[in-house]
Amino acid sequence: MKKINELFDVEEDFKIVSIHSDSRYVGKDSIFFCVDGLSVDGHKYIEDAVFQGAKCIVYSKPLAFKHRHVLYIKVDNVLDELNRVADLFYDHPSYKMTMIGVTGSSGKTAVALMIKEVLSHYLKMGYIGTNNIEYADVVEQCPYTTPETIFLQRHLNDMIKKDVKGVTLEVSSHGLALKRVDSVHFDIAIFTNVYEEHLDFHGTMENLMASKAKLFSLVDEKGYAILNTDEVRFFNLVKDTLHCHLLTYGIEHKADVMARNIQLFIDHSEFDLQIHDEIRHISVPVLGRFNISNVLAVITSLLALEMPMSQVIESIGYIQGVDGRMELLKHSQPFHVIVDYCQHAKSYEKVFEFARSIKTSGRIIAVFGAPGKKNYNKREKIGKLANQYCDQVILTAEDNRDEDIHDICLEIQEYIETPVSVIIEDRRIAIEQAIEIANRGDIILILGKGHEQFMASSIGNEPYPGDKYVALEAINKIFEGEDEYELQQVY
Ligand SMILES: CC(=O)N[C@H]1[C@@H](OP(=O)(O)OP(=O)(O)OC[C@H]2O[C@@H](n3ccc(=O)[nH]c3=O)[C@H](O)[C@@H]2O)O[C@H](CO)[C@@H](O)[C@@H]1O[C@H](C)C(=O)N[C@@H](C)C(=O)N[C@H](CCC(=O)O)C(=O)O
Repeated sequence: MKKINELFDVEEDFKIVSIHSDSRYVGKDSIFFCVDGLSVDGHKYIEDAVFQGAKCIVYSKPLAFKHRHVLYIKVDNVLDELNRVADLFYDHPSYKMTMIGVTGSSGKTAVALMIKEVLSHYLKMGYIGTNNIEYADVVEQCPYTTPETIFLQRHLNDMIKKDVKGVTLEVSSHGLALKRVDSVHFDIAIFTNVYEEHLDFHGTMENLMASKAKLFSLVDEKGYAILNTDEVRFFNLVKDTLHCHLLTYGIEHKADVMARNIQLFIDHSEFDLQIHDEIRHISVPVLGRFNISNVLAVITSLLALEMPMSQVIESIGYIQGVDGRMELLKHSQPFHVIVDYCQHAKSYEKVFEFARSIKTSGRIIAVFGAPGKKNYNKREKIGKLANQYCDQVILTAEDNRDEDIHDICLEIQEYIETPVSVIIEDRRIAIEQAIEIANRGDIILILGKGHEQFMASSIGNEPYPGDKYVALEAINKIFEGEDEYELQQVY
């Protein structure tokens, strides 16, 4: 709780119990910030907010009517003011913990969760991102990859109360463009990569990259920017604008932290890790070349935290794969099943390339669909990629929202000419079918949903057990009682 004159330069001194930017959640003795959104304008909801107990309205546009006994504060930019006040209301929580932000088109979740996992061996850590909000005894679904300012600052404040010392935060380009993290004080900011994505929102690649670049302007001058030298365009855009320290990682291009002589296996990866002039051979339980980049980002963040080399090496031993991200399912059948979240066409390409590089016999059987009501041009791209890399394709439901599942699948199928493809609308049956037809040496790729346990349909999010559980249940059902094979026998 704060007094209004602690938050604004005003005479009044009434108490403020909560702050809000959504009228639907406004409570007694609160402030309501009128955010002019992309589809609706928060100024429309002043009546509702006052009715529900708002004592102060922060606004930027002319108002036709003002309630008596309510304090109206006009500002130039409501979102800027919202950031300032949220940080103050919650006692500057991000200044009291080590804040590590991760941005990029893919790899945000993997990097953020791997760092959290590793540092949890030394510190009480929190994580906020696509997979959840996790700290102390709290595990909550996160409404966005990067939550809105008030929600975010409230959780950071709660972390302080629960003695959390460090946080990894996924920072989306939407979150940056919509000023969700403007009041967060970052100690380390990490960039993974940038693909052509969300152009419906950002308009151009330049805008998209400028959004991601903004994260690095939020880093403390004693902090670190961690950049991927293999992402040449972004590296060149940002490197000379930094006002903090810089550390780099890369595979193809020279960097402070590098991976050489990479060897990919179905259940782990090995490479020579080069940190400046020191080289060590390491093995990590993550799959795919793109995940080696993610591991390098994690290792570089440990250097930015000024860990001694012996501890960095110890920490590498704590790296684990992430739920639903290139996750190889553990079972005893003579084929492999990998579940991956795979949001962008580029990610499909990388997963398919991995499967191709690892496969010595057998087929690549892919199960996927495409989400409804967004990223329409992804359908053609993933259809073409499946055509190029897969032997069999089962097209299925994947968050169809208001669109017809069969129509979405047909749009993808149009580009699949060589592999056998079939549409099975029910994702559970599609996965069972893939398991049913799998032979020795096959790799089944179940893509697009990762860890998620819901399906976005026309009536909202419907419960769905999750790809991993559906696949393992199908294996149990189909192969119950059969002889078990050891994994090593497969290849
Ligand atoms: C495209 C986009 O990001 N839109 C965001 C944007 O919406 P908007 O500008 O249209 O705002 P709005 O919902 O119409 O409302 C404007 C204001 O009025 C308020 N309001 C609204 C209704 C009401 O009854 N009362 C009320 O007070 C709202 O709380 C808000 O403050 O501002 C809203 C408030 O900040 C966000 O909720 C909304 O996120 C939408 C729901 C969303 O789905 N965003 C996704 C795309 C997103 O952010 N994704 C990224 C990850 C992307 C990725 O990497 O894959 C993420 O970080 O999750």
